[in-house]
Amino acid sequence: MSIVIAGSGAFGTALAIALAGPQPVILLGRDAGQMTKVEQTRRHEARLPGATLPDGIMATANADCLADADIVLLAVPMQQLGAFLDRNAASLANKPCVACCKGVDLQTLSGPVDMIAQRLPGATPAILTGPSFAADIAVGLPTALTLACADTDAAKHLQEALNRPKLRLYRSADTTGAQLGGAVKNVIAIAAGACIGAELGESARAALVTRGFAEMQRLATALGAETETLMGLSGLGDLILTCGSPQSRNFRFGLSIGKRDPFDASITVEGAATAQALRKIAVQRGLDLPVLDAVNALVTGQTEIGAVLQSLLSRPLKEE
Ligand SMILES: NC(=O)C1=CN([C@@H]2O[C@H](COP(=O)(O)OP(=O)(O)OC[C@H]3O[C@@H](n4cnc5c(N)ncnc54)[C@H](OP(=O)(O)O)[C@@H]3O)[C@@H](O)[C@H]2O)C=CC1
Ligand SMILES: O=C(CO)COP(=O)(O)O
Repeated sequence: MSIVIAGSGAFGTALAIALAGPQPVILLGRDAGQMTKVEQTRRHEARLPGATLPDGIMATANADCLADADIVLLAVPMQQLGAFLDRNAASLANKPCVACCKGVDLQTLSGPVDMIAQRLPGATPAILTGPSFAADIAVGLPTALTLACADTDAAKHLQEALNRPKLRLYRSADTTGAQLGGAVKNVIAIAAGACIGAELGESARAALVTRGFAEMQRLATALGAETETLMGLSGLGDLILTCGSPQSRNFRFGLSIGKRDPFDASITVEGAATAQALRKIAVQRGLDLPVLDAVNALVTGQTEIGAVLQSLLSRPLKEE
């Protein structure tokens, strides 16, 4: 069984560390010099400082390895996924392709599973998602994730192939719910960070995250997801992790907005583009999503934190 992980960022590298063992794992990056360094030093200091890669991992920038893979994990950022799939369509055509990214594509308004299905009609699309900081996985801390795939047999096969003693996988057939939970929680994490950054307090954060979770459910069920998926690891579970920890880049981005501080644009913040994509979906579908809309307005510079607060607090009174 050959597993290739495409995308050698923090998450791809951490997954390689977790999965290597019973079978070899190939970590596919885009920068040949960097991959040679990772292969030789057994470390990836640029993306996952401090972690050591076991012998079972081969790091390469040669995408030919995709053709021989039994399972491909896609850990490239969401806004790069479409181009990656198109570039490697011939190699990926009939394979199980497991999205490991979180977000909604700004151009097509598709989540990662739908994007795989649209661009690779012969592939088996799946998603691995849930509360999991790369740094935790890399040092072997226990993690539980959702493995969602609409094909039940393929889902069972992937669950068995990718489960590890410290990486516990729960199976689901609801790919719509799993991909939307992971996408929306990043946007809510930006809101939570902004709330703390603006010194609005822990109580306000709890209210914002709870109302944001209601919006996650409203949006996802409108798009065909099952409510119980959103109550699980891929929705509520990841929301709790990401909105409560400064380890989250989305949360830290929100903090910087709340404090009116600059933020390093090279850091991967999936929630920024996804907030814009969700706004477009909300308009198309006529959905009322005030917290998600507020994050869109903040990340696109249409408004600032004080005005957002005023507008959220002055909404008409309604039932919970
Ligand atoms: N980090 C985490 O804790 C977790 C991350 N995720 C998800 O994993 C996905 C990847 O995030 P993460 O690994 O943290 O990101 P990082 O910021 O650590 O790394 C981004 C990676 O994407 C690569 N990349 C950027 N553009 C392209 C492209 N056009 N083609 C191919 N590769 C590209 C970069 O390559 P290079 O190194 O050469 O610049 C880099 O390896 C995101 O969707 C994120 O939400 C999910 C769970 C946990
Ligand atoms: O998705 C994550 C944890 O589950 C990582 O969150 P950040 O991308 O915000 O760091």
